Amino acid sequence: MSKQANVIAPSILSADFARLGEDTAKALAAGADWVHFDVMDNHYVPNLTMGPMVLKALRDYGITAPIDVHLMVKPVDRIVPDFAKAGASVISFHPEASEHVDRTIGLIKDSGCQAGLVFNPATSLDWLDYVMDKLDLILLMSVNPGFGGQKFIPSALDKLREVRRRIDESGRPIRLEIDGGVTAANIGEISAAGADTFVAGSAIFNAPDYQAVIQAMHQQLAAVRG
Ligand SMILES: O=C(CO)[C@@H](O)[C@H](O)COP(=O)(O)O
Repeated sequence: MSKQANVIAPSILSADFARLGEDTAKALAAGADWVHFDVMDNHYVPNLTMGPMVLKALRDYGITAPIDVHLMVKPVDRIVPDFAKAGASVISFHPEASEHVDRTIGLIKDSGCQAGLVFNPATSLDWLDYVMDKLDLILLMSVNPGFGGQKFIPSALDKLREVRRRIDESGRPIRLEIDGGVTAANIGEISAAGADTFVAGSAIFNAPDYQAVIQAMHQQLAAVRG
């Protein structure tokens, strides 16, 4: 199984919250493919962000692109149906934040969304052993979760290579997503290590020209793919 088509997913954690609909639409018009929606609860991670009402507001505003929800919350299950109803496309969660990982994956899929599992930089990949056949996406964190604007942790590259090997061996069309410190300067190396789905927050939203950054990212990705 080869890689899925490249996807660039701006993390709206770094968008202008006072103009969230407009800023999200601007990133999509600039060439982004998905919207990455970071949900933080001030419990599992030390920050507090957005819930299902904000996601629904984006849908009501007219955002039709896939919305990729990254739950950094504990407990996980009781909020899943609300995000599905609000219009989430993919819902990913951290295995150590769920009481029953297999049940949470089933809950996400029964809600009509694709399911992803997220690994912090120091979280073991052992969690994959029994659920790989049920996942649509694996998200590797290349920073410790909680904040945008951090530096990419290089050990994520080896982890990407290992997960890419496991995905290829599985023969299933599982997306391999990377999140944290992704820029136009390192996206090529990250892609070469096996990622096909790239979350970037500050690199896009802190730039004066979103289109120039997204174009530069796509150029680097095209060079890797030959
Ligand atoms: O989930 C998180 C942080 O917990 C990420 O999605 C960040 O928001 C990525 O931001 P940058 O590192 O690209 O600025």
